[in-house]
Amino acid sequence: MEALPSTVPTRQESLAYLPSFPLPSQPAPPSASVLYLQGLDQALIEAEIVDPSQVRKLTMGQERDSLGLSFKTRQRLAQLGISELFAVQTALLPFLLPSSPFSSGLYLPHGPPRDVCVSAPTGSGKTLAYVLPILEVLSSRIVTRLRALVVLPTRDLVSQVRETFDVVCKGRGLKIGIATGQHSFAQEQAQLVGESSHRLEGGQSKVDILICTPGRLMDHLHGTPNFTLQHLRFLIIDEADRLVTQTFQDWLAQVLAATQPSPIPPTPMSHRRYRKSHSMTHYLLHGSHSLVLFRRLERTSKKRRNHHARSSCSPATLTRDPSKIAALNLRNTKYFVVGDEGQIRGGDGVDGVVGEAFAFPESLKEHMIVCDTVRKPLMLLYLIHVHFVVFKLSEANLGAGGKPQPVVAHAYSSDLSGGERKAILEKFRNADIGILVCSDLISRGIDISHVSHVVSYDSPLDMRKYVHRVGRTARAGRAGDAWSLVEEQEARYFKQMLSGANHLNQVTKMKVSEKILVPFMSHYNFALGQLKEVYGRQP
Ligand SMILES: Nc1ncnc2c1ncn2[C@@H]1O[C@H](COP(=O)(O)OP(=O)(O)OP(=O)(O)O)[C@@H](O)[C@H]1O
Repeated sequence: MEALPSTVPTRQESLAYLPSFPLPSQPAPPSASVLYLQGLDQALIEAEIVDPSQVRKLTMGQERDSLGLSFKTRQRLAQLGISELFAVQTALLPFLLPSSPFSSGLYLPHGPPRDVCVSAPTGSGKTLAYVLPILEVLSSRIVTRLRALVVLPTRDLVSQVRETFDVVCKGRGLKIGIATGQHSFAQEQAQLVGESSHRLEGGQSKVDILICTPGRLMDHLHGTPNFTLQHLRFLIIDEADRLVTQTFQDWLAQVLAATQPSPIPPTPMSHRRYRKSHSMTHYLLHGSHSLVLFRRLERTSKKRRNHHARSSCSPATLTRDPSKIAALNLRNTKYFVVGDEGQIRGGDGVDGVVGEAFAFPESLKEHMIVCDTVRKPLMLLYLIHVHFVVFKLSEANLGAGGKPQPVVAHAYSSDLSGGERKAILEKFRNADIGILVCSDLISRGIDISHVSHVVSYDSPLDMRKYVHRVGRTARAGRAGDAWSLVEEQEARYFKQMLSGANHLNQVTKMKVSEKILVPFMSHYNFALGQLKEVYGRQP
């Protein structure tokens, strides 16, 4: 037994051994960049920045080039006058196309395809970036099944994307359909499915690729027998930031659910069928590869041992609102952002990717004119005469006698029927109409290559509207000018909006003196007089 200490410590000596507690102190607050990134998808933070100058010349040598494009496709592109691929296409093709032509149908269970989300400037070629992989993967198909679905917000965009598919896929045997509600439901049904009198296992499709608006897609999902999304390999949700905010009928959740196999109740009779169907679906969904909004998102999901993937693309504005991205239910997403790395990774290194980054074409020149409200029509007249037409007359604008042809202007808005809008756009494309006076209906996605000037007669209320409006010009590397007519009382807000997006310095402020406007006064007053006469008439 241990001996007791000979002396017992005094009360003071024993207290001396008690630990002294540290004084309370405040933990250091997290840095702004840490707070900024909280709750965000790591994949978004690790986005791949693609240099816009990363174009690739198309070569005709081998059967399949280093991007994965077949000879036939390159030949077709060459016929269309496309000699190089733009940055967004160069970055996405190797990612979306299987490395070997023999693996195009299947993804391994441990390596299913990833979702893809892309943000690239307006007019940078995002459409072709998803059309080409779909063409390459589906053109080897044997049976027609609905394998690629492209969802767009408007009929006009559906028609435009259909034209791109038609032109690029010409001669490759793929069947392309659209569903927008422009034709009767029965007509559309007859174009989409071959058999609707009785239910066929696995559905039945007359098209390989369907381009549609979400509303009509829902109608077919619920009301067209044998219409199924179970064989989808590509789901593209173009203009995704706009579409995901449309909660209409919860369409996105329903589409995603419809890409899953439907289970058959395990009765003794159906057991064999269930296993068969399950393995078949497993096989088909295994290889599924769908593109979802954002102009390029590719994802995989795992459910009941079935794997499927989709990719999505984003428009010029990539939404970073976590709740919107969560609605897409993306898995293992790969983000591509086309733009200057220095600008995107500026600030704390993440701003441009995680915050809302706005991408502008490099060939775009932007201007703003601050003026009195009543002066706006006069400013427009000045722009048309000085900057657009009169002083820039080309041979084409001169009539037979060398006289300038009158410039035709036309209105374009949702007040017109679909057919009328299509006809007007066609005339505008063919330069039979020189000036299109339009609403924001046309401000997103519409591609008319020769548009050289865009005027925002009423200044846009937010940066997204601005970036899409100005993006109707300076497409595919061409030059273009965007003009914003800003009323004096709006100027402060407009400038704040631009500087909030770190873009104020890119917009030149233009002063138009009274002297310059004098020659237009007589025309202006004459037009005002005519207006008075028109509106003054009795109905
Ligand atoms: N590799 C290429 N070479 C030449 N022209 C191309 C190429 N790729 C696309 N284009 C053309 O560039 C134009 C713009 O393409 P697209 O409409 O796909 O742009 P976008 O990125 O979708 O624009 P937005 O964001 O405004 O919808 C189209 O006229 C298209 O034909």
